[in-house]
Order: sequence, then structure tokens, then C-alpha cells
Amino acid sequence: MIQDPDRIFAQPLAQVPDFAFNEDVVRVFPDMIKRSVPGYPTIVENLGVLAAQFAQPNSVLYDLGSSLGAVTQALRRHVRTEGCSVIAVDNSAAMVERCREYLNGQNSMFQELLPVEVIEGDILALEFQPASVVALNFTLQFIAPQERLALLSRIRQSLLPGGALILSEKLRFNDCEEHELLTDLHIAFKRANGYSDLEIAQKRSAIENVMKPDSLEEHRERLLAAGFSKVVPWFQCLNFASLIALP
Ligand SMILES: C[S@@+](CC[C@H](N)C(=O)[O-])C[C@H]1O[C@@H](n2cnc3c(N)ncnc32)[C@H](O)[C@@H]1O
Ligand SMILES: O=C(O)C(=O)C[C@]1(C(=O)O)C=C[C@@H](O)C=C1
Repeated sequence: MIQDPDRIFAQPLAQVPDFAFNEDVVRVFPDMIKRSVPGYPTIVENLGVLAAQFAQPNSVLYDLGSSLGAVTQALRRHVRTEGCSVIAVDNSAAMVERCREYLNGQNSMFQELLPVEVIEGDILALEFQPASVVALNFTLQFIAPQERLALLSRIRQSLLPGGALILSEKLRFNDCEEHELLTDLHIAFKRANGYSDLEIAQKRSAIENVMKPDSLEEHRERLLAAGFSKVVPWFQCLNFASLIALP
């Protein structure tokens, strides 16, 4: 496994380009996401535990915006339900290529893992099969806001009774004081993980045009509008949270 440290924004850049999931990011992604998202390892591992409760026999489990397949690997570690398979989808060719290598590594280390298919494609154009678990782990925030409701509605339509969508996102807060406090604490989290103020500032301007977080209230309302019956937050660490949405 290539696990380079994330130094992408360490040097001053004359102009900070928009953030993209390209080859440079792929090379450092495991380090980047662990040092940037409070609670990420806990969310990923428990996503597998949660999925095992919702997985229905002979159904598909989707990992949408799978990056290097961390969620797919957790699903395969935890779900033992008969006839299930995992479909991981990402539109970054560099991510998909490395994800396939990692999953081959997992195949060679463990027996009796769920079969997995990795698709390079746009989740907005995906034809969903009947699914019992759909994971959107820090992916919806990168989808254009006007596309989010339609995507969630299509996911809702594909979900089998007893299944669930698990949605993890960075949050913004309608209350200014709460927003500022949790943003400052997130910056402190990044600093404690070795990022300099320059790295934090340049990453912030790189993602501000491409990643648009919603509030918990917006998520709840949109999920209900998409046809989900119940929205249950199961994890929050600072301004990052994960929700279970039931069909
Ligand atoms: C923050 S990463 C997700 C992290 C990953 N789920 C994990 O838990 O390690 C967001 C991913 O979504 C992918 N993505 C963004 N828009 C997409 C789209 N329209 N279709 C498919 N993948 C998309 C990006 O390429 C990127 O790999
Ligand atoms: O909000 C930030 O500062 C982040 O770095 C967050 C975030 C994310 O939530 O996906 C953004 C891009 C990278 O994929 C890793 C982390």
C-alpha cells in the first residue's frame, strides 16, 4: 500500500486550484482523510457494523463515491448475509485504479469475503439495482446542490424494506456561534494532526468551490422529501456527522 503523507498544500501556491480527486490526492488520500475528518476511522468501521444489521439476503450494498474503498472493505469485513455483493462507484479514474489494487490485496488476505464490483462512473447516472445498504460516506457534499434531492430519491426507490442509507457529511450550522465554534475546533483538530496554518488555509480555498456542506436540518428535510421515513443521527464529532435514513 502506498501511504504517502499529505503535503499537498504545504508550500505557498501563487493560485490555489480547485480541489480534485486526482493522482496527487489519491497518493496521500488515506493520510489526508484521517487527519482531516474527525472520527473518520470510527465512522468507517462502524458503517460495517451498521450495514450488517440492515443487509438483506441476495441484495446489493452500494458504496457511492468509494475513493480507495475503505467503506467497501469495512462492509466486506462485517456483512455475512447470504447472497450479498458490494458495488463501489467512483468517477475518479485514479481512485478506481488504486481501489481495485487495494481490494485485490483484501481478497488475498481473507476468505469468504462478499464479491465486489468497482465501477468507474458518475453516481448521478447510475442505474440502481434493488439494494439493502447504500453508503454515501462524505460524497454527497461534492454533488452539486441542485442534484442532491433527485439522487437521494433514486436511492430511496432502490432501497428494499429493512434496508438503510448511511450518509456521512461535513456539516454547517445555522447558528453562527455554533458554526464558528465547531469550525475553530476543526481547525484545532487539523493543527493537532500536524497541518500548518498555511496548509489549512490553502486546503480551505481549494475545497470551497467544490464542496458545499448542508446543515443537519437541510439533510433531514431533503431526506424526508426524497421519501425516507426516518432520519437518525448515529455519530457526530465536531462538524462531521453520520446519519441513518430508513426507507
Ligand atoms: C471524500 S471522498 C469519499 C471518501 C470515501 N467514501 C471514504 O469513506 O474513504 C469523495 C469521493 O466521491 C467521488 N465523487 C464525487 N462526485 C462523484 C460522482 N458524481 N460520481 C461518482 N463519484 C463521485 C470522488 O471522486 C471522491 O473519491
Ligand atoms: O473540510 C475539510 O477541511 C476537509 O478536509 C474535509 C474533506 C472531506 O470532508 O471529505 C475534504 C476533502 C478530502 O476528501 C478530505 C476531507
